[in-house]
Amino acid sequence: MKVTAIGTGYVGLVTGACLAEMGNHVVCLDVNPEKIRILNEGEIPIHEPGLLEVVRRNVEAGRLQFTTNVDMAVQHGTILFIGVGTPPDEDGSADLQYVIAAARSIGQRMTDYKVIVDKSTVPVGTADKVKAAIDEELAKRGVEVQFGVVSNPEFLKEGAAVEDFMKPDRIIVGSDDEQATLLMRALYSPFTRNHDRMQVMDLRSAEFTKYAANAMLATRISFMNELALLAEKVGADIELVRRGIGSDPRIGYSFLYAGAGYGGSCFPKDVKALVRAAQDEGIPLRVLTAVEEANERQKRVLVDKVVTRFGADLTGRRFALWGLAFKPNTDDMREAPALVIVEELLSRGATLSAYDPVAMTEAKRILGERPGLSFADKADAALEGADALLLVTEWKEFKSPDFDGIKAALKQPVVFDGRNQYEPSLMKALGIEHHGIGRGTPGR
Ligand SMILES: NC(=O)C1=CN([C@@H]2O[C@H](COP(=O)(O)OP(=O)(O)OC[C@H]3O[C@@H](n4cnc5c(N)ncnc54)[C@H](O)[C@@H]3O)[C@@H](O)[C@H]2O)C=CC1
Ligand SMILES: O=C(O)[C@H]1O[C@H](OP(=O)(O)OP(=O)(O)OC[C@H]2O[C@@H](n3ccc(=O)[nH]c3=O)[C@H](O)[C@@H]2O)[C@H](O)[C@@H](O)[C@@H]1O
Repeated sequence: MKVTAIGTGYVGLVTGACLAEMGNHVVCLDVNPEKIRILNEGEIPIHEPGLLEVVRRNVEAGRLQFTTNVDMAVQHGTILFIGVGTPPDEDGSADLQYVIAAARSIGQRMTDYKVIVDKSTVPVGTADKVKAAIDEELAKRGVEVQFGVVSNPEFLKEGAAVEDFMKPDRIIVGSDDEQATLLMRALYSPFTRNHDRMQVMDLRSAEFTKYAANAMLATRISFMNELALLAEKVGADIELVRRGIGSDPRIGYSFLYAGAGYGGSCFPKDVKALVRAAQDEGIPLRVLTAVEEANERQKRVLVDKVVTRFGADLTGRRFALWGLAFKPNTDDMREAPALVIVEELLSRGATLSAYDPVAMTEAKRILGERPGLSFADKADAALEGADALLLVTEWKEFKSPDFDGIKAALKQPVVFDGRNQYEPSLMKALGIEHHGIGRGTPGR
């Protein structure tokens, strides 16, 4: 099939590349010429495991191309995915300007039947706005062209995006257009052949499903983070509690890890957008409001622990930071807890030496030149002469480090383990003062 992906970010690029992998002919369009230049030079503008290989393979096979040419891109696809950003507006609601601009650019050019697919995360009712924008553009041109609008929210995780797209748990398709539904079934059939994982529903329910999923996952994390705070006070270990409750299939093990707070481009913005949309309907979402508040507090938990240990004035203190990205296997720094931690520690007079296996370029771009902040080119180098190590992102290379080396490099062997990677009993045996999240069992 002929497919166009509008927006070549995490979602648009992965969608385009993975659909090309199944034999479709895909054009990826972006308004950012720099991204298209990088892609046309055989590189990708983001760090996403496995993606470069899929992109290169399909470009070579002639099934995948990148362009800033809107005319060509709109002309090409029978199915056009809109995968542009939906960042939070000032009031927390989703800013739809890029989605509507993309829809208008389609309406200004289309000459034959198209299926326009909202893949961006968009509030309930957006499909109607997309339809209206296209209708308006067609009316301006004085032409009548048939089209269907479909909601097909994306559930991939950064760092595992290709795998998630290729083996989806489910594919949600919101549609009230029979022809569009048929084409979506055909497009996704290679991904759902062994298990029919496509769920077709009405447009509004599909749009809502995406927010409900992210809100539920964020809720689980904030719930565990709050329980972790209590566990420390009452002398319980949240890791044992996690395993204890996760074994109940009604609860399950996933997304129950207490840590330094959730970040990324989606949980924070989607939780805010759902809370805001509900407010507009006069339905206050009290649980979700608390989920966000708890997360804001959680991003400061590691700093609170540092202050309890070293005092509020950190002048003259030096800390090593391991991990800057909002999660492992990505260079994405959007809403990363590390950003809050860096700001808070610097504002208290500390100096910092930070290391991340892939996100350092992005971190430097976002944080800029900051007095007191330096970047180390290796994990070990960050430790030299530091008063303590803060583990912020659980990259694999931090899971089993050389603990003797850590002890030797630090001024005193103190580790703030923001992702509960190290066993408190082992740390104790090694003579390392260990501060985890919610690890309150006495005597360990
Ligand atoms: N990042 C993720 O893991 C996931 C994101 N989503 C949702 O997907 C949407 C996109 O997210 P990301 O891919 O992370 O965004 P992104 O910010 O990485 O990429 C968006 C791209 O769209 C381009 N763009 C903007 N307006 C355009 C236009 N009119 N025509 C062509 N290109 C245009 C931008 O230049 C940018 O390259 C958001 O709504 C997000 O909530 C959904 C699931 C996963
Ligand atoms: O809508 C989106 O953009 C995506 O948002 C999340 O994916 P992502 O943000 O890439 O990453 P996650 O693995 O969900 O992690 C988000 C944050 O939660 C934190 N987290 C995750 C799991 C956990 O148990 N504890 C925890 O603190 C991570 O460290 C990270 O900061 C969802 O998992 C995807 O299904 C969804 O498509």
